[in-house]
Amino acid sequence: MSWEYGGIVVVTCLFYLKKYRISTVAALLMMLIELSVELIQPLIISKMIDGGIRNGDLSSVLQWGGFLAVCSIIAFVSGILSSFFASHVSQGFAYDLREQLYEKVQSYSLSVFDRFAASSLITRLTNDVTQLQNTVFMGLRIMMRAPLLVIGSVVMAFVVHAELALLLTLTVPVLLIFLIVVVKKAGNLFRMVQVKLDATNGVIQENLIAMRLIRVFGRMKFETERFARSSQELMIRTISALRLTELTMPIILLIMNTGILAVLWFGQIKISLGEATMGEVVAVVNYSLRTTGALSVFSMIVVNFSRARASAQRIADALETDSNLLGVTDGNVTSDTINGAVTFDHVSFQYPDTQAAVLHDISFETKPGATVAIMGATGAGKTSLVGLIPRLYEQNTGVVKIDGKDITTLNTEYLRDAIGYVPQEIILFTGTIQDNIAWGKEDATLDEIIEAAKLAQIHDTIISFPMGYDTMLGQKGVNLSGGQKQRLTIARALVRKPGILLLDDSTSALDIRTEATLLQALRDVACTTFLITQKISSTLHADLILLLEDGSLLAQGSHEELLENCVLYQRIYESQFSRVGGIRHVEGVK
Ligand SMILES: Nc1ncnc2c1ncn2[C@@H]1O[C@H](COP(=O)(O)OP(=O)(O)OP(=O)(O)O)[C@@H](O)[C@H]1O
Repeated sequence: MSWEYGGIVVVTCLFYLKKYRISTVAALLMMLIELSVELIQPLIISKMIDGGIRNGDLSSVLQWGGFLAVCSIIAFVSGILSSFFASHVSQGFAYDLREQLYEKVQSYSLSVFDRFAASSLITRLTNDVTQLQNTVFMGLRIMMRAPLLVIGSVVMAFVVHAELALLLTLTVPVLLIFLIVVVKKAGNLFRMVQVKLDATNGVIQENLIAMRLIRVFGRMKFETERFARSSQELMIRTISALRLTELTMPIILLIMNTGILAVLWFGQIKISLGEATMGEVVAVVNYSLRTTGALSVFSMIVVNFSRARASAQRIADALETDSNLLGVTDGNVTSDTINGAVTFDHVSFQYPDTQAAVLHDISFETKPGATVAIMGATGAGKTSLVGLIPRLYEQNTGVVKIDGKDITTLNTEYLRDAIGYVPQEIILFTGTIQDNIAWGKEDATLDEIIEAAKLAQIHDTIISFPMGYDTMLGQKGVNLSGGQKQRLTIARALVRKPGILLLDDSTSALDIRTEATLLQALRDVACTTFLITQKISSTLHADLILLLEDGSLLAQGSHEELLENCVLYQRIYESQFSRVGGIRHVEGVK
């Protein structure tokens, strides 16, 4: 399916409408009945005037009047049914499209995700889909009806009086050229509106997320002004797009009213010459009015269609994006358990679309169940390193192995199932504490949840809450402290009983005693733990410490070995030793 050209909206809609073909046909059929009846009505009125009213023939008036009433009822009922089917189709269409788009976004690799702003994806999933949904509804109800009404009215006008109808026909080419120009212009203008909408959504999103920071830094005025600027740009773009819409209808009415005036003028000449009847002139004027009405509605739809075209392009862009940009191949190797022996063999890595590598020639090896502490200055590459293990990104050179197997040969789902990941940024969901822990494992039992919470040293805290595990968490866990949130996210990772646990600075908010107890508990479970940390207290009992500097592995070994051989580690040790009042204090906890 090609998304790139003018028929993009039509192609998108037809593709998704296949499923609703019966309702689509029903909506169109009802619309055609409504339309046919509407086209007959002026003819009936003309018969009523010429055959009944002008001759004073009451029975003829009643007969045609009754016919007119039946036609009106048919038009009314078929109009309602057509709307009913059209809304069923358009709602279903939007649901399917939104679902497919959402699934696509879920399948994006992180490198693809980095390319789209979250706010832009939100706009595409909501506003852009709604634009298309409206177009489908209008398409079924009006978009086909309006041109058909124009064509039908012109044909019927010719049937009634060919010469008068010719005057009406002269206006049509002028109108068509005008509408083509409008479609082209409106498309570009509405594309800009959607881009500005993305930007405004982005500002709103950032502001809501950073509300605490904004309050503490006293940046409310600055952020309000930033939002106002963005909102104003959206308004300016929308106004310039709508200005075109506002101009379109009056221009169409002007052209059509000129045509009607011409029909009336020639009509009265024809009547005086006896070449037309009053009823015929009234009928042609009636058809002209219907054409005018249909065209003015059509002009609105044309503008809407242009807007939908911009939205369809944006949706297609997201749908067509290759979710496998890095060429990540999914292996097929699965075995019963992952023991957690991890090997990095001369691994280098560079983010896509960046200039330089962030990891250079990293090699190390861990045994199953080992605790690996990763230290290094901010930006040294710690997060990037652990991100390679669940294949969030793909290394450029070298091999990452788990239990001796190259991870590219492993089935990704199976690999990720065996990994517990606690990212640096704490992410909690609205719901109970139990729900949040169980999020890590769909079918987790309460016992498993409690076991994970105990391991993560959060069980006692949870049961001290009046509602215990049923305590509702506010958005992003606002009703918990930083350390409680960290332990809850660790419990969420542990409930999976992972073979490999990745903790990205996840103990930073814990006091030394709690952290030491947590690390001891983790050492007791059969799980290889990668612990990104800045604290010597966390590295003391690690089986392996990796010290990164600017993406390179400066040193590796145990605490004692690094203390012996690595000047940087000695310095970190000394700085923290004096700061926390002595590592002996930490050791005393154990
Ligand atoms: N998604 C990304 N795209 C491009 N570059 C990135 C991306 N994420 C991180 N980087 C870059 O990679 C480098 C290493 O970042 P990384 O997050 O791995 O460091 P870190 O040691 O974990 O830092 P910190 O301790 O501050 O979390 C940095 O220079 C950063 O700018």
